[in-house]
Amino acid sequence: VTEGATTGYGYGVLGDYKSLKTYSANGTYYLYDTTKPMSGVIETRTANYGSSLPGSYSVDSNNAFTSTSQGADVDAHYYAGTVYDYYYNTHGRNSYDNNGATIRSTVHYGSNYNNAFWNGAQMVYGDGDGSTFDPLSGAQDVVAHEITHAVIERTAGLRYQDQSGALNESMADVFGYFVEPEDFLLGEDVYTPNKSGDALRSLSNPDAYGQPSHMDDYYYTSSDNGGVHTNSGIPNKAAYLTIQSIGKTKAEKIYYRAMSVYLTPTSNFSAARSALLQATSDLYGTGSTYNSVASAWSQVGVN
Ligand SMILES: Cc1cccc(C(=O)O)c1OC(=O)C1CC1
Ligand SMILES: [Ca+2]
Ligand SMILES: [Zn+2]
Repeated sequence: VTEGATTGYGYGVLGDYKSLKTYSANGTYYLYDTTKPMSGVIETRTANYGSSLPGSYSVDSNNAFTSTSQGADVDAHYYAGTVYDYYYNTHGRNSYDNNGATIRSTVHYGSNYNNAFWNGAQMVYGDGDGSTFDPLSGAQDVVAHEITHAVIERTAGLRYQDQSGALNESMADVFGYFVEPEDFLLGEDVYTPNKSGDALRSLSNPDAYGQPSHMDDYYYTSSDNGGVHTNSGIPNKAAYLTIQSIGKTKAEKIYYRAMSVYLTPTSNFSAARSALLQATSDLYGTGSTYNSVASAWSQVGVN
């Protein structure tokens, strides 16, 4: 019986055909990608609608992951690969730890679970309830958001509370855009499947989804770790303005350098402005690019 890397295929959450890097052993095919230049692998598992992790490997008998229930597995696996490629090709980062660590995802977590998260060791995706969310791994920007939480943990370590927590959320959203730059929306591909044109958040118009886009409207609350998913609108808007003025290619290098070199666990919005300006100066000097970054943060009331 052959054993080793194979190429299979499947249909994602939205019914789209995808080629998959799989592994064959004893006549079973696994969502287990050994083809990346990493010491680990990209592996996808299922919690089988329970809540014990990491769950069992996502497998198929004929390397065709085509059943409806396999869509979440297909997309978690495929998009983890694209996010790995983004960090490796664009920033020279080898997995979230920059040391080739295995990227593990578990799908079908819980029942009708409208959440996705990085638990400190792996990614976990709910199937959604079909009204608020489709299976959450069905959106590339969501997968990029979750893996970026892991990158942040290994770099800036932004504490998940108040302004540093909102920055953590914002960096995850901003790299969600950098990986999937087709729009400035977050989660639109899996959010409210029965309603078109909406999203979980917007980088260009945070206010459209109840987020502030200026310090004057900072939301002081004790819930959601001090409103980390709300106040992220302020740095998100600054990122949008930066991208619009200097372009994605320069912006993503500035953001990656700020995240990996200058930001710290207790960085607040003002420290983020400084970190991004320092990264800009390192990479592009203190001319028009630098002024554009400074202007973006002034426009959201952070100096
Ligand atoms: C859907 C969801 C619920 C709670 C936390 C997160 C979280 O990962 O912070 C979450 O995922 C996102 O925000 C991704 C970007 C759409
Ligand atoms: Ca998007
Ligand atoms: Zn998040």
